[in-house]
Amino acid sequence: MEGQELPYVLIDCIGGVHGVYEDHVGFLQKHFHLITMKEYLENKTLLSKKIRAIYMWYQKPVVNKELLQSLPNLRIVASSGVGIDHLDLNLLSSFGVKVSNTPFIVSTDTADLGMALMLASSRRLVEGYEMAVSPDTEYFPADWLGAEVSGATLGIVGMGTIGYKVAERAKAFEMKILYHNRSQRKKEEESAVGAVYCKKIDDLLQQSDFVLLAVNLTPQTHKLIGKRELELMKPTATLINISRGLLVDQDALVEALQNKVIKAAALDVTYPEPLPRDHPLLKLKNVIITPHIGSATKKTRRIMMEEMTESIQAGIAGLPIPHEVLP
Ligand SMILES: O=CC(=O)O
Repeated sequence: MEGQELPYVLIDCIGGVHGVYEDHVGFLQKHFHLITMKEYLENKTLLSKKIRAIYMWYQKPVVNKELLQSLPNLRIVASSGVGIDHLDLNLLSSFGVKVSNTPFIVSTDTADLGMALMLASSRRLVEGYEMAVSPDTEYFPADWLGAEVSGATLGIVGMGTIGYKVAERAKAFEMKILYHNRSQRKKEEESAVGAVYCKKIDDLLQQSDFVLLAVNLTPQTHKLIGKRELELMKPTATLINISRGLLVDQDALVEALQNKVIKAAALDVTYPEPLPRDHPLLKLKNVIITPHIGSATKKTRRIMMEEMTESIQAGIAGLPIPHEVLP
């Protein structure tokens, strides 16, 4: 409204990995008065009472007790993406602060990326590219062969929206689909993609050619895949992770890959991110890594930003928040 001050919203920064995208700034500034963390820290006394919301893009700014104590009028933290493992929901609730995420919009792209990783790893796209552009190597050595995806068995751990979308895609590749989930999907959902429920994750691990992790990170799923689980997998199997690095015991994974306990890994997520440049995972030929780009398409990122805007507006107005995350 004319003359009315726009609500103050705290962001990490503009640009960079955790910053507001340059081409989202114009839209956001029509609705909010954006304050970067740097501006906030330099002008705490003036700004702390004004800030009503935090726009948290890829887990930044970090919201801890100290920050919450300094923002008495904070109403909502709008977090990008689906995972909320970086937020202490009980702490936020104790400050009367609501939380939202953008769960559904990220699922299609993330499922696409899961397929891309599976195909790239099995058909050795990265090595193939290196071979094709290198002036030194033999073009196509006889022992250089990939593994087929079509007809192989895919084990999906976590059959939420993303896991199910992976199954829909895998069906088109004529894959045999197993899944493990807290609860079994409805019969008609299972038969629509031809997925078979494994109550025990061990059964899925033993039978799958590709094991794809699409489960949320919680205290129960922390390091869900460790030495024991990797040893249950086939020596010809590939582990794909499109969820969170901490679902996997990374030291055990390195060991398993070095000792050929499993064939390969394709990871969009690790811990930390990025990995230190001398990390053993970066030296292994049977690993491909992408920099946490599950939802990284132009359209999806734009919609995420718009959904976060709506949630912030609702949170400040005290209206029902789209995609509110309850403690
Ligand atoms: O990591 C991405 C997400 O949680 O959406």
